[in-house]
Amino acid sequence: MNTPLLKLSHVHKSFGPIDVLHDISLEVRAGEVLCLLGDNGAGKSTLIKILSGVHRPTSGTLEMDGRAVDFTNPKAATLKGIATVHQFGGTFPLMSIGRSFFVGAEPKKRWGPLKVYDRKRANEIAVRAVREFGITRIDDGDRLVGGLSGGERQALAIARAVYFGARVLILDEPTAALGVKEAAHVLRIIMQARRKGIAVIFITHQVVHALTVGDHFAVLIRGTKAADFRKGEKTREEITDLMAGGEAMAELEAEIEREALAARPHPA
Ligand SMILES: Nc1ncnc2c1ncn2[C@@H]1O[C@H](COP(=O)(O)OP(=O)(O)OP(=O)(O)O)[C@@H](O)[C@H]1O
Repeated sequence: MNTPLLKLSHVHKSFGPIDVLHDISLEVRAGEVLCLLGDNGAGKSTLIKILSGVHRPTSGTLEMDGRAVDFTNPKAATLKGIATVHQFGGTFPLMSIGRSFFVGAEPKKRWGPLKVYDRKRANEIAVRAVREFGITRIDDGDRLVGGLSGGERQALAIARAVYFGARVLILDEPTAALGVKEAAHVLRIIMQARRKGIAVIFITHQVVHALTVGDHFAVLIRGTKAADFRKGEKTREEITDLMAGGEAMAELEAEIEREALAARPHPA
């Protein structure tokens, strides 16, 4: 099998006395979707921050293409092709689509002795990039990002990351705030990124979404990798149980039953 594009081995992270991640080993290959599942507080954000150069692991190693990497800052991770897209697309509502696509890297044209922002070119490239991901409703790069739907914003952010050379795309809860149709749209975009040979790390707590597009799954519970399996190896119920911690759900069921019993009218 080909070398993993990104590999973490035995990663630990603590903040002072607080242990947040313990012995996390994961890998993702080009053209593969790794779903990282976990309840609130499981350590997903901390893991993303390690992958994107915001935090350094306390111990453990990261490799890309089989070579050790050490991301000392987010720029170092970006330069290696790691791109993170956050829940709301991380875009600027009051900017145009073209502007927000190129923010910090605007194409320039000559205007007399000056070089000025080439709005037409920026708009054309941005609209084309988003269309490549199947979003055909966006045809005007002058439109404000704030007027786009949640799914369209995600598409814009993903298209932007891919245009700027992402090899590993980290999607942080991209479908969490979306309705069914919009979420389906974003899942389609994930499949498209996968087809382009990008390694996708899809962070979610929505098991159905993960199962739809994932090739490989890891479940984080209180900072530990509680399960690591491939498509078809576990059912939706098994995964949900794992994530919620089967005990917590059983406890809740028992509590509801007790309440229902107590609420029943007593025979006179
Ligand atoms: N800088 C920090 N200092 C101390 N503790 C931290 C720090 N960052 C995170 N933690 C703790 O680590 C644990 C995991 O947090 P993290 O944000 O990674 O979880 P998460 O899975 O992303 O949760 P959520 O889905 O709620 O965002 C939490 O208990 C959190 O309080």
